Amino acid sequence: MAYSRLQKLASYIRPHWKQALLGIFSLLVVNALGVYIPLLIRNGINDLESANDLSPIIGLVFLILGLASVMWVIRMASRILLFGVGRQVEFDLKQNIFEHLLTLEPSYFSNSRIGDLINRATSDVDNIRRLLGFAILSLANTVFAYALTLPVMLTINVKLTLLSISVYPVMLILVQVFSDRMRDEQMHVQEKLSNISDLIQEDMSGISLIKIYAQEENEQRAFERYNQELFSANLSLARTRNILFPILGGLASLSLLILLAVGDKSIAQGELNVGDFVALVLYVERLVFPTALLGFTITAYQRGEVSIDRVEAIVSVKPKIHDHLDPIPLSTPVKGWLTARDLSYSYPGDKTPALDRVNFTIKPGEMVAIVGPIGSGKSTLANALPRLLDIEIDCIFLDGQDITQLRLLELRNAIAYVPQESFLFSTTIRENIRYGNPLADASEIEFAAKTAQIYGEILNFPQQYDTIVGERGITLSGGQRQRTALARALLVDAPVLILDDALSSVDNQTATEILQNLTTGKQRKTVVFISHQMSAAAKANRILVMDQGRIVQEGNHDQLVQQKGLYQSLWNQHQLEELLI
Ligand SMILES: Nc1ncnc2c1ncn2[C@@H]1O[C@H](COP(=O)(O)OP(=O)(O)OP(=O)(O)O)[C@@H](O)[C@H]1O
Repeated sequence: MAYSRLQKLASYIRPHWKQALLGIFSLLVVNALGVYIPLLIRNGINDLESANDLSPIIGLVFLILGLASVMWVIRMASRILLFGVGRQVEFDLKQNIFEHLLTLEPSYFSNSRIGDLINRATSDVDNIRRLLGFAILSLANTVFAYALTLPVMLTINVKLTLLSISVYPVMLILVQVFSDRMRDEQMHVQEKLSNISDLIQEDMSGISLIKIYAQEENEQRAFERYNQELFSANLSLARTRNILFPILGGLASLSLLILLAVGDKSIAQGELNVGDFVALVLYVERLVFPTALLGFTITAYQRGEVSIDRVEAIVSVKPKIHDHLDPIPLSTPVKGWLTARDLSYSYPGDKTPALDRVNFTIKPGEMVAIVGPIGSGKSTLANALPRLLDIEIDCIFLDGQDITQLRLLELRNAIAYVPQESFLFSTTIRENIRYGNPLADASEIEFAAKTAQIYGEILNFPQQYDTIVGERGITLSGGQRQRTALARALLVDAPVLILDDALSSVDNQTATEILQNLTTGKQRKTVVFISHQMSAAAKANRILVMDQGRIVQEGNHDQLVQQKGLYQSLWNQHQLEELLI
């Protein structure tokens, strides 16, 4: 195993080193007893040959029985301890992976295959558990068995010992030859498994699309192809194992055959007494099992090796967006001034910037609408404000403070953001609304629901706030989902609220009423309203018009509609659409 992987393995075990050490020590004791018992049997047989008296043998039988029982108990303890370490490492790793994933920026997940991530956090962690439980136990057992048994065998009879273990070097060479091939094949299997997880995950999320486009057969074929690839990868691995394992098992048994064949003659020639011969047979038998098991041990080991690499590939990803090393505290109370100075942003690999030297200032309590054609950079701007994108320093300021210098927690507590996709968790409406403020009481939840204009509909649901939505409950309409997501954002009571096309499924009248609720009364906020709904946007205090990543016009509706330019054409287009409806 490469040094770096061994280091990783050591770091997984480190928190549980006492338990691991105790488990290994127990194995040592078991093996020491295992070496001692054949010696007792040898002495018993020799005594019997010379004295023809059964009485000392009876005591010996009880002693052997006692020792074998102790051995059994300690072996059980060693298994519990070492398998326990595997389980604990599995728990730690799953926890670490999940916690690490939470630190990564959304773009990491847009560029990753979710099925593959799930596979790494489950199946690969499982392989590491087996490496730490079964493989280490088995390997330690084999090492102890050899290290303790061989010297005693040599003291009994050097020639017979060397003859009986003469096949072992062949075994080691075979293991060496096959091991790289099996590791590559194992890697292949894990990759194919990830493809399948990924396809299932994507197809289940996009099931409506598959049905609308009647693509069931195509998806079925794609699945069959992946399934076939996994099948072939598994088959090829199984083929290699099926060649190696029986050879190892056969060679291990061969050592016993050699001993029986040669030992027979040695006894006849008086070179060996029966007691020594029986002890040698028992010792070789002790070695046969761990040696024959070597194939399984190697498999578990290699699966674990491959999986360590796959898991480390996730946990070693450094978050691009993180707290400043020496963060500045955000001055409270937060007023909600938002300033952009020459803000530019290009998505990795894109030649044209999605945001190109954007400048604006938004005052506390002001409602600013951002409009523009599709792809003009509105969502990119919305994502940049709460630092969901890796923006440059000194480009965006909240109350005059550069947001890259602030603690992410403080920044995101000050900015509530409702994205285009209103994601709801599969839990009750109450839990969904108070997601960002789990301690909110009933009156606060009710106030947020009223402001988001979803209150009346919630009361009509079968179990009102206890109604479960999503996978395990009722399906909300697009508009209901959006307003529930808005209520959730309102409950965190942040001074700045960004709505990224978050009311697109809500009718114009309701959208306008919601916006009025947000910008009046004691809960007045700075609102950035990104929308294609021109009639709702027209009510904003100020409108920024974006095109190709730049702000090309700025003013209120009355001013902009008089000017020749993009806003006027967007407005005219909107009027035409209203007429046609
Ligand atoms: N994750 C991404 N990776 C690469 N390019 C992206 C990504 N997201 C957006 N873009 C590109 O950045 C530009 C601006 O996109 P953006 O989503 O900000 O536009 P938008 O004005 O919000 O559009 P819409 O009105 O359709 O929501 C587009 O050219 C888009 O293709």
